[in-house]
Amino acid sequence: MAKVLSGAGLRGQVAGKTALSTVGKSGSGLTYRGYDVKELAEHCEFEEVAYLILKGKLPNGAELQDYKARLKSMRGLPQALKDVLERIPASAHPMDVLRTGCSMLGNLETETDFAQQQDVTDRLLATMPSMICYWYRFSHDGVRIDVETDNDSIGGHFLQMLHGKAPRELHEKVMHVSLILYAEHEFNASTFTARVCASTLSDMHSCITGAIGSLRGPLHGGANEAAMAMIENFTSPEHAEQEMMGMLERKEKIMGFGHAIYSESDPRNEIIKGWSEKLAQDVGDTVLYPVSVRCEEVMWREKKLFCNADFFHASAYNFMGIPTPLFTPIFVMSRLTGWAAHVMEQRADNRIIRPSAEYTGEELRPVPPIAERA
Ligand SMILES: CC(=O)SCCNC(=O)CCNC(=O)[C@H](O)C(C)(C)COP(=O)(O)OP(=O)(O)OC[C@H]1O[C@@H](n2cnc3c(N)ncnc32)[C@H](O)[C@@H]1OP(=O)(O)O
Ligand SMILES: O=C([O-])CC(=O)C(=O)O
Repeated sequence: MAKVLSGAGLRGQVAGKTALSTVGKSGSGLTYRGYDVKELAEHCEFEEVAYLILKGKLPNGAELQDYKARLKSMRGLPQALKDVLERIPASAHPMDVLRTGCSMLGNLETETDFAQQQDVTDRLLATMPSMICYWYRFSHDGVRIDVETDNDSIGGHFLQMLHGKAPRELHEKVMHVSLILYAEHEFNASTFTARVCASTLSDMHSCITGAIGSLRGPLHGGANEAAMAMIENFTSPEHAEQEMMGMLERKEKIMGFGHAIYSESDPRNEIIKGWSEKLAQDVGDTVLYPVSVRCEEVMWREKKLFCNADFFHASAYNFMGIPTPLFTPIFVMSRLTGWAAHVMEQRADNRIIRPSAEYTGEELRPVPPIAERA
């Protein structure tokens, strides 16, 4: 059954056109340029999907090889950007670091013509993992890492920089899946931010910087971190159930559940849940995965609320040894493709986005002289 889409938050209003994805068109499905995300996650590498979203077609073997080699060659950070990253304290939120890093790159390598948009996007795709890992390792471990590893995938490169060693095949595969699942999602809040910015004919770095700010919040991308913060406190499924019931009674929002568009399930959940289970077996987990499953059961039983893409990402990333504050930055490394493609789409058929407001303030009145004001 389709969700009733009306009310506040522009819900259900068509705010523009896109050829990039469909969300919940048949109640629960997700497609990128006509391909089901389930098939893409099963058969593709993230770079294939990035190519599809940004350039309009799935690459053939030679195109994929060239694209990966090109992205790999663009990973280096300018010294001025490294200097800025080194000045950001370890206590900063990594999403704020990426927001600053993206903005700084815009000062150093400004997009001066829309003809550069694909190159600017490739450069951002190649450098986001470098930025976040350079800052993280410098501020936490005091090391200046080499951001040009020999790993040829974005997810593998990220893990290699983070952990200082080549990632295991299983982990690299999960990173491909995760980045594919997060890549694109129609007019969600961060993408809409990017499109509004693009509609003023602003530059790509400004659009992406704004989108990072919107993704950061716990009602959007920040939910994967918030879900982790919750489940790591639960010591058993029974404990999880007890705590969840209390939260529901107190009418608290439970992060990682519910969705603005999907009505019965988020198609990304069963995919990442399956990988989380594999990772749980791999690390011999007996707590976090069963706790997560119990949370899912309680929320469905009590509220008919289902896990969105974020919930099982929390345990999956945790099993791969990724620190919780880096969860949402991984979302950025992926969603960058969707944001940039939407910016390009907006530019190709633009009218400034400028809705109207329903005024609820005072009627017209005279300005009283200052001596007469209360
Ligand atoms: C990748 C992503 O960005 S996915 C989204 C990630 N965000 C989260 O996980 C945050 C938690 N979830 C939420 O806050 C919401 O479900 C959102 C923001 C995703 C969608 O918001 P909306 O479209 O306004 O939700 P919706 O209209 O379905 O809410 C219906 C009711 O369910 C409640 N509800 C929805 N989600 C939750 C939740 N996670 N926990 C508790 N109650 C919830 C709402 O408060 C609302 O109750 P009300 O009618 O008494 O006010
Ligand atoms: O579509 C939304 O509102 C949020 C979401 O799931 C996403 O951006 O991936």
